[in-house]
Amino acid sequence: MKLLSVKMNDFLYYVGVNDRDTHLFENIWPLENGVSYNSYLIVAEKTALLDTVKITKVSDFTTKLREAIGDRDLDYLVVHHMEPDHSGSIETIRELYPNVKIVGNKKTIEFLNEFYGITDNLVEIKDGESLDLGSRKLTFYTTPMVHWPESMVSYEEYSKTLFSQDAFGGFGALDGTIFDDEINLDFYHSETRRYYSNIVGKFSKSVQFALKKLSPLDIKMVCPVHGPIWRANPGKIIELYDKWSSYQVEEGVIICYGSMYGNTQTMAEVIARELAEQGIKNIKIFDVSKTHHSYILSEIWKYKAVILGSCTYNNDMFPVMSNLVNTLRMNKIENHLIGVFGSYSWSGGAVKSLKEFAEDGKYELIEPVVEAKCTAKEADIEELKKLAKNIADKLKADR
Ligand SMILES: Cc1cc2nc3c(=O)[nH]c(=O)nc-3n(C[C@H](O)[C@H](O)[C@H](O)COP(=O)(O)O)c2cc1C
Repeated sequence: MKLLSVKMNDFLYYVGVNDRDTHLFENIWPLENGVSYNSYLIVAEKTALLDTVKITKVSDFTTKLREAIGDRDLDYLVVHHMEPDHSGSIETIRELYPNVKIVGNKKTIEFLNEFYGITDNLVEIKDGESLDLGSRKLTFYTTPMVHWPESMVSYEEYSKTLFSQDAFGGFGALDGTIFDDEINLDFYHSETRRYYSNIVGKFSKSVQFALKKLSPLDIKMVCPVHGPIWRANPGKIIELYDKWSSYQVEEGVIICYGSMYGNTQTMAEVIARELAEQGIKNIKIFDVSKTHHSYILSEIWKYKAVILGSCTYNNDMFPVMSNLVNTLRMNKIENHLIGVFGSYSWSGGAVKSLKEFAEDGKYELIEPVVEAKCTAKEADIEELKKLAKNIADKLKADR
C-alpha cells in the first residue's frame, strides 16, 4: 500500500516533501506557511526521478521514493535546476542507486562537478533533445536564468506534462492537497505571487523569453518544483506568470515608510487619506520596520504606484528602508509610478537618496518630492496632498 507518495497517473508519482522547519527561504524570505520541494518519479520501461529536495528533508524524500519505485532500479535522475533546495540530495540518490545516470545540460554538468565533485554517470542533453524512457519520452528546453543559468524544463509528450522547475512555482507547503483542483487557490495565489516577486521577478525578461519558447507546447499539466501541481487549469498559472513577468499591474498604491518617532508615519497617513479622497480604493500602508520586504515587494508587484517615505538616519535613509530600496533596485521593476517623501532635523539625506533611487530605475517619478523638517507643517501637508492627487490622477487616467 502506498501511503506517502502520491500516484498522479498511470506512470507518474509525486515524491516531493514539505518543509515547515526552515524559517527563511534562501535565508532571506519568510516561510510562515512553509514550502514544498516537489520531486516526481516516472515509472515506465525506464525509471526517471525528476529533481531531488533540500538535504534537510532527504529522509522523508527517500522514504517516498523507495515506496513508489519498489524494487525497480533508478535509471535516470534529471536535474532541471541546480539550486541546492533541489540538488541537495543528489549524492544520497547516487548512494542508494549507484547505477543512476544524471541527466543535465552542459552548465548543469559543470555545476554538478563544482558543487558535489560529480564527474561520472552523466548524460549531457542539448536544448530540444529527448530522453527515451520507453512508453514515455522527455524533451528538454533550456530556460536560462529562470532561475539560474542551467535552468531547464522538460515536456512529456504523451501525457502533455511540463516539468517546469522553479517556473510556475510558489511558496506554501502542500497540506495534503497537491493539485490545483484540491486547494483553496486564494491562499496559493498570494503565496505564488510572493514567490514570483521574491525569487523569479528579477528574471522577468527571461521568463517572457521562456514563455514564448514554450508557447507551441500543448500543456495539460504543469509540475513545478515548489507549490501546487496545475492539472485542472494549467493555463491559470501560465497566465499569472505572464502577467507578473510583463509587469501588468492593478490600480492601487503601496505606501511604505520608515519612521522612528512617528513624524514620517504621519506624512504617510496624510498621503493615504488624500488618495482615498481622490477615489483610490486599493491603498496599503506598510511600516518597513514591521513588515518584511518579502510581503511589500509582492504587493508592489501587484499595484501600479509605490510611495516611499523615510526619516533621515545618519545622513541617509532609515536603514530598514535602505534594505527595501536595495531589494527594489535589484528587481528592476517596470511600469510603476513612484513618489517619495521624508523628514529630517538638521542635514537631511533620506529624501535625497530616495529621489536618486527613483530617478535611477524605470519608475515614473511623480512630483512633488516632499521633505519636512522635524514634523510636517501646513505647507508640507499641502505638498503631500498634491503628491497624492497627482498619483491618483495618473491612475485614474488609465481607467
Ligand atoms: C538616531 C538618529 C539619527 C538621526 N540622524 C539624522 C541625520 O543624520 N540628519 C538629519 O537631518 N536628521 C537626523 N535625525 C533626525 C530625524 O531624521 C528627524 O527627527 C525625523 O523627523 C524623525 O522622523 P520620525 O519621527 O519619522 O522618526 C536623526 C534622528 C535619530 C533619532
